[in-house]
Amino acid sequence: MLTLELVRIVQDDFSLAVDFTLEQGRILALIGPSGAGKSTLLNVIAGFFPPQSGRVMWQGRDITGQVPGQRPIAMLFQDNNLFPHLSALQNVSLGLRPDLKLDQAERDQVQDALRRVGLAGLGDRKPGNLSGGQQSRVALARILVQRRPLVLLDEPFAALGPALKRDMLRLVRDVMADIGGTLIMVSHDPDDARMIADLTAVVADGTVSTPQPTKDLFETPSAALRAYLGD
Ligand SMILES: Nc1ncnc2c1ncn2[C@@H]1O[C@H](COP(=O)(O)OP(=O)(O)OP(=O)(O)O)[C@@H](O)[C@H]1O
Repeated sequence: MLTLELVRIVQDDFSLAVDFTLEQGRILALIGPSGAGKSTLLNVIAGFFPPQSGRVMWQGRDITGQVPGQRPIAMLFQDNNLFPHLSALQNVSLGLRPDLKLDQAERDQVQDALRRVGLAGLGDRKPGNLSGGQQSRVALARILVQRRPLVLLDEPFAALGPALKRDMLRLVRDVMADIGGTLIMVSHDPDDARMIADLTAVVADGTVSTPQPTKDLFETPSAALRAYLGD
C-alpha cells in the first residue's frame, strides 16, 4: 500500500498538496492540465525530488528519506531510458544486474521477459535498429525482470500511434497482473485511463483529487475534470 500523507510539493512559485492511499495491485491514472504537477508528483514518489513536508509511506514504512535506488519502485519514462550502445537483451539485463554479469537462471529470466513482450529473437538488436513500439517493449521487459511492486509510468507511449498504444497499455496491464504490482500512470488521454486504470485522480489547481473509480469519475466529472476535458 502506498500512502502520500499530507505531502506538500513546492518548486519556486508552484505548489501541490497530495494526500491519498493506494492499495496494492491497483492501477491509478493521473490526468490533468499541462504544468499541473503530474510528473513532479511521480518524481516525489520515486525519490528524485523531495517534498517540502509530509511523508511518502510504502507498506506502512516511511520511505521519504530513501534515495531512488532504495525504493521499491521502477519507473518508465517517455524516452524509455534505453542505452543505445547496448543490445535489447543487455538493456533488459541491466534491470537485474548493473554489471551485466548474469548467471544462467537470470539469463533465462531475461529471455522469458523478452518473449513475454513479443521480442523473442530480437534480443541482439540495438535500440536504434528497433521501432518505437519495440523499444517500449524492451523498456517494459526491463520492468518485468525488476519485479518492483510499484511501477511509475510518465506518458511512456505518447509517441506511439493509437493501435500500438492500446497494445502497449494492455501489455502493461498484463505485466502488472503478473507482478501483482501497483501502477501509477500519467496520461493526457482520458481513454488511457478508461482502458486500464481502476482508479483515476485529477491533478489540477494545486491539489490531487482523491483517487476514484475511473468509470464513476468520468460519469460525474468534477469542475476540474470538466475544465480539463473542455466540456
Ligand atoms: N526544475 C524545476 N524548477 C522549477 N519549477 C519547475 C521545475 N520543473 C517543473 N517545474 C514547474 O513545476 C510545475 C509542474 O510541472 P510538471 O512537469 O510536474 O507538470 P505536468 O503536470 O507533468 O505537466 P505536463 O503535462 O505538461 O507534462 C510547472 O509549473 C513547472 O513549470
